[in-house]
Amino acid sequence: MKIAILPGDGIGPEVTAEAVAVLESLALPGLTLFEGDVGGIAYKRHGVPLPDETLDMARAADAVLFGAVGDPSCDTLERHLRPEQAILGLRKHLGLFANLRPARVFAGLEHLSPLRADIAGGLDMLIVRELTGDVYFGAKGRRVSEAGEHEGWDAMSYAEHEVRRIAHVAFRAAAAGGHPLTSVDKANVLETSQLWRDVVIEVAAEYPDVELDHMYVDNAAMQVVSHPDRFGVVLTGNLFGDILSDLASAAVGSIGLLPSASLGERETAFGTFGLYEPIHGSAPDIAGQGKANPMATILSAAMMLRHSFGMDAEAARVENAVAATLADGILGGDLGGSHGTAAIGEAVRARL
Ligand SMILES: NC(=O)c1ccc[n+]([C@@H]2O[C@H](COP(=O)([O-])OP(=O)(O)OC[C@H]3O[C@@H](n4cnc5c(N)ncnc54)[C@H](O)[C@@H]3O)[C@@H](O)[C@H]2O)c1
Ligand SMILES: CC(C)[C@H](C(=O)O)[C@@H](O)C(=O)O
Ligand SMILES: [Mg+2]
Repeated sequence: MKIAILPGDGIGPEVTAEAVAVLESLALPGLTLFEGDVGGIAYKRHGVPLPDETLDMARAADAVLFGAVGDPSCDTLERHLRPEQAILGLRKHLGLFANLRPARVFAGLEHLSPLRADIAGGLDMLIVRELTGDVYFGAKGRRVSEAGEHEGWDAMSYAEHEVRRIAHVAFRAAAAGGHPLTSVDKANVLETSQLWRDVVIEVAAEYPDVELDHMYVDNAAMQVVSHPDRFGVVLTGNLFGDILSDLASAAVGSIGLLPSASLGERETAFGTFGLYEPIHGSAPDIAGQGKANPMATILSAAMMLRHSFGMDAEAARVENAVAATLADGILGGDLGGSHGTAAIGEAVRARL
């Protein structure tokens, strides 16, 4: 089992180190780790945010553990050189179209949520975010209008096959867990969304047991914090999924708690090839201070054990250790506590 470790920028290396330590303390037989440069650090060392060696390393691995990319000193570079292009490039080149972002309030940890405990208790949703299409990957540019004004433009589009394959992922997840499925779009305004809705309705015919509803994204944002219990599986596009998952993380308590799995169609000898990363970024405001919450990355490693290595029991072991650590009040500053990254990681390992 080969894992490519791509720590990246800012707090990326800090949180990745704790997740790697958790994986190592499980003493899994036959585990080999490789580390590569990605993001701003890769740009500084190699002149590009996603060097060929890094992409090759990811391709040769059975799974990728990714920290975060983003560096304020790179924000004025030409777009193709910016750190964020590394994660977008990895997703695209590796065909990782299905991004799973589970958001749940662990039982007994309702107090970590800024929501009222009776509302927070109902938050247990899986956001299934399409990851390789939408306005993220459309043509974009600058132009000058006839009036001489500068304009920026980005093309949003989805092809039927892109919607169909992510819809199947979401319907399968909903069917397996007996959950309702909410497809989130903006079909009242966007043609891209109307196509999305039409295709989802078509796919629904293959899953007669799944209860499907459609919701506009603005309403969905409101319901995530007012009635999170209405959601089981949430199926949505790249841009809306990005925004809704940060919102869901805040409702859980902190962005430092939400993991993700990015999957495609490639199967390895052990499971489905995937890239695993926290949903947060490089957090330049707290980088280098040992303050970052590593839970999202540790939980991402648990998702890796489940999806890429078929190790459900080990994944649950890690998740239970995270829940126990939080229940014992070992919290970072993001959750009102005073524990640092290393102390939190150590506490999780002690509870494995
Ligand atoms: N997948 C990725 O690599 C990814 C994801 C999001 C943002 N980014 C990049 O990261 C950089 C910073 O972006 P941003 O500030 O908008 O978002 P961010 O997620 O990095 O940070 C948002 C806020 O949440 C806090 N935060 C984030 N993760 C935390 C953690 N683990 N523990 C405690 N607090 C945490 C930060 O301190 C900050 O106040 C940008 O360059 C952005 O493009 C990268
Ligand atoms: C860094 C950025 C490209 C990325 C995204 O928008 O997908 C991030 O916000 C995320 O949620 O993984
Ligand atoms: Mg995001």
